[in-house]
Amino acid sequence: MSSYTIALAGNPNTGKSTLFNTLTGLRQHTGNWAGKTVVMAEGEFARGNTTFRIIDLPGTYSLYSNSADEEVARDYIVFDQPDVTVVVLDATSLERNLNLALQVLEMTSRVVVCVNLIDEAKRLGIHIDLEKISKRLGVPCVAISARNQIGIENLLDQVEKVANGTIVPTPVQITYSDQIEAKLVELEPLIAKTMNRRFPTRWIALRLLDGDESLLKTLRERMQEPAESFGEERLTHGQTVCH
Ligand SMILES: Nc1nc2c(ncn2[C@@H]2O[C@H](COP(=O)(O)OP(=O)(O)OP(=O)(O)O)[C@@H](O)[C@H]2O)c(=O)[nH]1
Ligand SMILES: [Mg+2]
Repeated sequence: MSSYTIALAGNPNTGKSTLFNTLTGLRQHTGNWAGKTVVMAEGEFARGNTTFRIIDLPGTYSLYSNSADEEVARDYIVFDQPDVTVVVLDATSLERNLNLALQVLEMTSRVVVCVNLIDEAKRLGIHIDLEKISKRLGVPCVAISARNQIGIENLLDQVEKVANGTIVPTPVQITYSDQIEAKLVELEPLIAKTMNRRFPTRWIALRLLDGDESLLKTLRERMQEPAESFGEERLTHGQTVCH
């Protein structure tokens, strides 16, 4: 029997809690306005021989330190390290939503991109090229309608494959200006050495360059915690290209 922890991340109002309710049978608050989920909710369900623990994160437009919501979502992904982070996107505003997906890809490679509200996109005549998104981002990309329970099995198949290592995503890496990249080359080995690769080094280096004080404080606290559950391979990008 395998057991995996899956986090649902995404912009406000993309249907994370609706998906959470569909999966767990619980009744998280949902509705057509942003910012309903303010604390993390947790639920569980079994599928075949696998147990999934689902974490419904607050919706955020970014994952820096602009608000308590952002910090909760950011800290969970970076420090608690769920087996898979599902980034839930609104199919009708992909351009805005993909920004957050890119931020998550800097934090972890174990990601499945989930395009929700596909029913609404169809109604509006929006066609979404899932294969192209998946190739460009380097992670699996699926379409669902959480409210109508469409595409859920396919989503769970992809999530399980990323969780058990059948699929090893190779996330696209954003290249910054020469000046920033030069600083990253200096910083990353130092961070890797100090933290023994427990946390995503490039992402931490970028935040340090941002001068993110709140992150520094959290880092100090988290570094006091025992490290036994953090395998080095968890942060190493695999060789298999995602299909
Ligand atoms: N048409 C359609 N609407 C959906 C679907 N999934 C969710 N919704 C609606 O989208 C709205 C937002 O859903 P929520 O589940 O509350 O979104 P959320 O991402 O948890 O929002 P926050 O907690 O504020 O971040 C609700 O009105 C849902 O009924 C879907 O597949 N299709
Ligand atoms: Mg919610």
